[in-house]
Amino acid sequence: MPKNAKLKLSDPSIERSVLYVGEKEIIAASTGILKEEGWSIIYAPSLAEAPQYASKSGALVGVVGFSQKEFVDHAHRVELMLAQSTMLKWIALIPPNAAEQPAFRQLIGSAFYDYHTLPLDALRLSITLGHAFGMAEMTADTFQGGQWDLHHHPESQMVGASDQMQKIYQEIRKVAGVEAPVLITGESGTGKELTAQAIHERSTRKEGPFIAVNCGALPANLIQSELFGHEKGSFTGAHERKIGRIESATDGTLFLDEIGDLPMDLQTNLLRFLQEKTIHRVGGRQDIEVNVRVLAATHINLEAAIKDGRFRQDLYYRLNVLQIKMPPLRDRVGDIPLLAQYIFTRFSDEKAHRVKGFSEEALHAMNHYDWPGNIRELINRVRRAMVMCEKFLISLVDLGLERRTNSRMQVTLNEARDSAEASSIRGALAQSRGSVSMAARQLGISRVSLYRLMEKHGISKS
Ligand SMILES: Nc1ncnc2c1ncn2[C@@H]1O[C@H](COP(=O)(O)OP(=O)(O)OP(=O)(O)O)[C@@H](O)[C@H]1O
Repeated sequence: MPKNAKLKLSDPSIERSVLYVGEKEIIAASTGILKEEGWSIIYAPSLAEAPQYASKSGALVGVVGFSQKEFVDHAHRVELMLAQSTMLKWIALIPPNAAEQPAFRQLIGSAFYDYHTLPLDALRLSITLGHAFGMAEMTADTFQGGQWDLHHHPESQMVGASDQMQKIYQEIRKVAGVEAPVLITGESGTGKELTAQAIHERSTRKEGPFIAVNCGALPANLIQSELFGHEKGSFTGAHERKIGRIESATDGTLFLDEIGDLPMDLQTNLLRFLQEKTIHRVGGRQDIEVNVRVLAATHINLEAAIKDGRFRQDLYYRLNVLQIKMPPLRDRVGDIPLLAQYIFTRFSDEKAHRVKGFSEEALHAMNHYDWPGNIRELINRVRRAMVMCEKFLISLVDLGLERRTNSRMQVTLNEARDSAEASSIRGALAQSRGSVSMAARQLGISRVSLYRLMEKHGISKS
């Protein structure tokens, strides 16, 4: 991260807005300190008006003050309000015994970034606000006036803003400009076919056809004629001349998916085609010249297949002139919420009207899940959740991720704040080489607060 970006996040001289919903008395005594720490409070007059205030004010963080009598009984309305302003990170201020009520606990756990128990410690709230603000800023670029900017790239509909995907976009642009074959590798569901389409769409062949062939799905007895075509009467059942898939990709791009599944004899024919740029229909007498660019994809390790004698080495060299390696979804830091929101929008016709977005808990669970099926699995889970969800916000149960993440979530809710606080302080002190004033500035808090927090966490200067 550039140095000045970090300073921008934590510089207390820059005022940051917080939207507050709830009885003013709850935070009245803390407003002085919050102001000193650089927070400007915007008061929403009511729950119903909060979403409107949220989008008008441009605030990235919000606080809901729960008084014993009022909001605790109106969890449903609070949930609706949160659902209508999902671009904010929300923090709850809750009365001491409120967390004992299961419904209330569930609301706090699923829809809020964090919570503080009353009476309020303004300095601690300022730190939590700082973390929430930082997190919100990370994704704020993807919102425009409350709408997601879906990062639609000219290369087809590829969504993703991570460094890994920026690299892929660059590679796509580069390989699109040449004619050599490209081998696209990566786990299943990572977007290999989409990448092949993107290469085609950016190439000079974009007006020509894009023909995709799944080599693993073709029946062994038909594969030769499917790929190369056949002449009438060349075998029993060949009543008509058939143009094969390679030939039908003339002046365009042929995408051979699951190339590792191609039988050995077909590998030989394909190699001949790649070398000579001609094909021979089954039962045909002449060589037909075809102008086709070949892209291939595999989710298996072709080098291992070569060692096992299942794949021809010479064909591998021919196909692997250029290579693009698709990253697994779990490594694409920051892309999961973006993709989830994209899928939500793309399939919004299938959902019930009340479903407005994802709960914090669901986003957290998605970020921490391994996604063995990658984007295809994400699409399936989100679509299913959109149909199953009976509330305003999709939960981790709707996504079918509760068993995998629930126990971790409970620990996280109770411990995350402390450990995040401690690690931010350690990081700031290390960066400022033990200077408390500098570290405090960087963290966006006063020196006094920093000393207090260092004592609380048992952190020394060096
Ligand atoms: N970057 C992306 N943005 C949006 N959708 C994507 C992205 N990458 C993949 N998808 C979607 O995910 C699904 C799987 O992608 P695709 O079929 O390209 O993966 P694949 O790697 O070719 O899978 P397989 O190895 O199983 O053939 C498709 O519905 C595709 O549209």
